[in-house]
Amino acid sequence: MMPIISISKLSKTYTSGFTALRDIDLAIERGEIFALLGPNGAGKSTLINIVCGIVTPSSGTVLVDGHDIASAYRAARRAIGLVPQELTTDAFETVVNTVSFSRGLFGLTPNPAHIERILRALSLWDKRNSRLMTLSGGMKRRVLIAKALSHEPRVLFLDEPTAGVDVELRQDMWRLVRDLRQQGVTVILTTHYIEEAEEMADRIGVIRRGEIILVEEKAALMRKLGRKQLTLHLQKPITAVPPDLSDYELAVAGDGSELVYTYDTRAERTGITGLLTGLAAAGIRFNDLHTEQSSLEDIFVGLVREERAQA
Ligand SMILES: Nc1ncnc2c1ncn2[C@@H]1O[C@H](COP(=O)(O)OP(=O)(O)OP(=O)(O)O)[C@@H](O)[C@H]1O
Repeated sequence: MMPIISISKLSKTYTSGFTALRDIDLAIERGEIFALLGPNGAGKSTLINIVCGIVTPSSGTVLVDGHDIASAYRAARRAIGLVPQELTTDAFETVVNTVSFSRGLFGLTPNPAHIERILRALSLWDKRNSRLMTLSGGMKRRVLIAKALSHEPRVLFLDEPTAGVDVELRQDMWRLVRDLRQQGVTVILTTHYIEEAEEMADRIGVIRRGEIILVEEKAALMRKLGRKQLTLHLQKPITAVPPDLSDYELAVAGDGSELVYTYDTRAERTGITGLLTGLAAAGIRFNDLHTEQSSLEDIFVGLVREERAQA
């Protein structure tokens, strides 16, 4: 089947002369949840804005559900729901009117039953007659999603959906995204958070300095990313890892004052309990400990190094 979004040879150089995207090729499959990961300024918003017709590409083509965003803009745009990061609509308007109005913008006839379904799914039904200005930040976010879904899009773009939201809303969002996929909607989300991609995505694309450096099934990528380090600050320095603990991935650091254990957060057992018991048996005591997980930035560096090594 044809991908729901086909991006080929897409580049964007802003009028400032800055090239935000270089030669992007990407196919998004129907019904998948695709997470686009990347650090600040990597080009995520530029890419989404081009697909949604907000930014004009310098070169390349984008097809949305078979419609070219340049020559068949309206049809392409109608297939897309975009959830921006901020609400910019009339603060005095009510929830239900705002959402219904969004649908009207796409030239569709009113469908109160559909609007009700969305508002209920987003726990907004009780607030349907509230004015936007009276809503909490979390509720406003829900309104943004409701607006984006008002015209029954085939593809939903979520730009940083859970940046700065509380745990409850985050989980509601994740649930909603899964429900949407069940209904056949393709979801593309951008995020800085590995956890979010891990929780939701079927596939993950990593963008860095305007280039897609990797697209992979989540499971495969997570195996690479799921490493974490536990550092123990020892009471007395050691010179080597005790032989009894050689089964653990341990390294001596900090001139012998630290012991660093690397483990897989996704493994059934992290081995930490056994390690601590083993340390006690070996008479090694510690007065402090901390854990560290690679940041996205570190992972990028790792990935890029790996790519270079393979080249
Ligand atoms: N209108 C513009 N003119 C010039 N440069 C721009 C413009 N918009 C964005 N850029 C630059 O393009 C690069 C990519 O920006 P973009 O917003 O796409 O990144 P992003 O990955 O979405 O980042 P963030 O996570 O911070 O939103 C950045 O360096 C940004 O400064």
